[in-house]
Amino acid sequence: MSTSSLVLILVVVAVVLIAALVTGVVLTRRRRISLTQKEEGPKSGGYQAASGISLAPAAPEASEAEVVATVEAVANTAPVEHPVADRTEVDGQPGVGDDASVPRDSVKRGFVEVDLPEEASEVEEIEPTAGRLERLRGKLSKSRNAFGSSLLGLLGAGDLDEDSWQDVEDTLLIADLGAATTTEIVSTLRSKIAGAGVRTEAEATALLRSVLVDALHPKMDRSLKALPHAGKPAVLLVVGVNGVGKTTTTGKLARVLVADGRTVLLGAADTFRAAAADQLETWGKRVGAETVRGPEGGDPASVAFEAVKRGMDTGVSTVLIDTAGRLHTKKGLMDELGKVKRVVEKQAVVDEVLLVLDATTGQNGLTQARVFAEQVDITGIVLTKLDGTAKGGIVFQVQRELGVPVKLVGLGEGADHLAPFEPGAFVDALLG
Ligand SMILES: Nc1nc2c(ncn2[C@@H]2O[C@H](COP(=O)(O)OP(=O)(O)OP(=O)(O)O)[C@@H](O)[C@H]2O)c(=O)[nH]1
Repeated sequence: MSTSSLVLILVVVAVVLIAALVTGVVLTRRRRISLTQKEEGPKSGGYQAASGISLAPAAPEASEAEVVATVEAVANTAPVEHPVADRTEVDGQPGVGDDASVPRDSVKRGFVEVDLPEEASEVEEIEPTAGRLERLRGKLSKSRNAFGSSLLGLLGAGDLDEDSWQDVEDTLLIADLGAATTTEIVSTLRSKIAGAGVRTEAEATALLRSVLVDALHPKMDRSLKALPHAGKPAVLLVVGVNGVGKTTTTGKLARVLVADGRTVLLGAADTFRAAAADQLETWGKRVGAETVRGPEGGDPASVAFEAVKRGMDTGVSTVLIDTAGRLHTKKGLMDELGKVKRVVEKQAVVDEVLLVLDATTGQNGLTQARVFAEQVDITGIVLTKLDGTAKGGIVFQVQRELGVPVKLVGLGEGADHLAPFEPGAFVDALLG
């Protein structure tokens, strides 16, 4: 081959190489531009979520050339270093639980302790109110042992002689059902047993259950009038002598209402005892309810008035007013209650006057109940401390005496130990 031919071949090779180089550079630049445009993402119509994720309407479909360019670009990207020794999986592939888009070897965030806002941490979780009596049936064990078990033992023994009937009567009286209710129950049991007979323990239980439930007047309206009406909050007065559990009941009741989705305002009209207002305020804070209070020794009626006014201004569903139970004279206490009620009625209807009675005080509680009932229109009874007594029969007696339904029962010092009273569930708890 001549020198001139060799030079010609070298020139041609050089020209081809230069052409190939130029073509490559142009293609690479085009691909880069295409990728950059795709990475910019949509310019409008998107929503920046708090998490920082960009949300947008579905993107238009990519052209074939763009798809090819993207695949090639991904293939050309330098591989991420995965130090195998640090990984739990052994084959270098993503393991279960690995984040999809975060490089698996990047430092991950651990759990971080975060302080929640004050108000949120104060508001407690509240147990549902439905079925509380069933759930708290164990709290009635004292009454069950002394009353339910004894009665079932006597009736289940078969034919009862006069001595056995006397024992049934004594058991009912000891459990505080009162003479009238006891006589009624014994005579119903005697006639039913004489008519149908009782052969098994199950029959004895069924008969006793139906007689006791009937004696509790299951058709009485036990609903709590605590819902707002005519654009105003419902107003409930909680009354009773000192120490029976008025403040505690008011606090527990606020929880019941809040658990039901209501908003509540508390009025601390027990100005006689400063600690009572503090106690009520604490209950309120636990469920996010405001408390209106006055100066120690101040006028309870004016606190009640302010509470209802504030409740109307803030638009709460229910205003609960805790009253004082201690005054120097019975007349003074009753006059004061009357005044509280009259003053509240200047702005709103008093929907309920709940009389709180301590079940452990037996006949004493009943005497108090009579005094209150003579002076104020009691609409419902709350029987507290049933967990601390074997005399659960007071429920029968107090309803009979006052002709007012027991609406709620206190079954312990726990914040959610207040249950709606249901005759069937109550008798079931007594009979085990
Ligand atoms: N075991 C038990 N204790 C209760 C129940 N209800 C209230 N108590 C307790 O009874 C005590 C008196 O309760 P308070 O709510 O302060 O009584 P109060 O009627 O407001 O008393 P004053 O403010 O003095 O008029 C507290 O220790 C309560 O925890 C209950 O159902 N069972």
